[in-house]
Amino acid sequence: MENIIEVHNLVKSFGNKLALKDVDFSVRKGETIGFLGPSGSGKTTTIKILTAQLAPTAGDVRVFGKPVHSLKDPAEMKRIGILTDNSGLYDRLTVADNLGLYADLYGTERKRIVDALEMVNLTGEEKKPVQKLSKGMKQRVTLARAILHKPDLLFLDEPTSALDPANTRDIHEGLKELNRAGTTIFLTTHDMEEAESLCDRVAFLDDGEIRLFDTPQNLRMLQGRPTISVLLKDRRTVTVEPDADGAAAIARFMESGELLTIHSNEPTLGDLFVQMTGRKLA
Ligand SMILES: Nc1ncnc2c1ncn2[C@@H]1O[C@H](COP(=O)(O)OP(=O)(O)OP(=O)(O)O)[C@@H](O)[C@H]1O
Repeated sequence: MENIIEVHNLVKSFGNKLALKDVDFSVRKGETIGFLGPSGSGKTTTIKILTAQLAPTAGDVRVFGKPVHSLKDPAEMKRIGILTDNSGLYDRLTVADNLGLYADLYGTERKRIVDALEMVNLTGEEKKPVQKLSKGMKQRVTLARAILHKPDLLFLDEPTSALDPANTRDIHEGLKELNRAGTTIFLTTHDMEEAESLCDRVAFLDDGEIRLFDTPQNLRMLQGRPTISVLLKDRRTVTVEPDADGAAAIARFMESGELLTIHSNEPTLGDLFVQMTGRKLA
């Protein structure tokens, strides 16, 4: 399958600080890829390099098969959408006028604004000036702007960091729909649930290095089989291994009528991240 992004031996330093150390990865057309890592691990730096906002110190970075600096060409720029912390919204203009400016810039029909606002749950807020919006609403306007022109490739730097759970869920649904319609998505997050819910493959980024890069399912398998916890009627919790002894113990609790609930202790990507790096995600 065609690679939309190819990165080889990418290094980025800021003075003495090595923000990215020999990073290698590729993204296939149609994938949703997540870079998961704690604050300062190099997520934003990666996105800025992939969107030609920062030059790499060394290495080969290709987007759509061409060196990344060709993204400065407006025709290529129109194929990508970007959401970063730098909103670039005009505070005094309304939501609709902000998006209208971008629709004109991208040569997109203005009626797309309606769909984009619906996806980010901002229908009805079109006439509000941006300065009167909450932080989360502004984040949703910038997301609407990033998807307005139905880009082939969408970069999202922590897309739901300022959002409540209900909006996060709706935006995840919208992103899945966009991906099904053909948009390749590259996102950064320190929210492992977001990575699991959205991503075909996830990279663990730690101190400027990719430690692991695989499907969420394969990553979870690295931790071995999950244990099983049994809650008893006297509120005791008993944890057993998923083997014959464990099965016999569970059978005994069932026969004696002591058993209340059973659940499998599936490891999360967050658990694995801590195990691999000794660092927490947030
Ligand atoms: N312009 C800059 N000048 C100097 N150092 C920088 C600059 N930008 C980033 N860094 C450093 O590079 C490292 C990676 O930063 P980056 O912003 O990519 O991390 P991040 O994973 O996106 O973190 P966060 O989740 O907090 O946004 C950090 O140590 C940061 O201090």
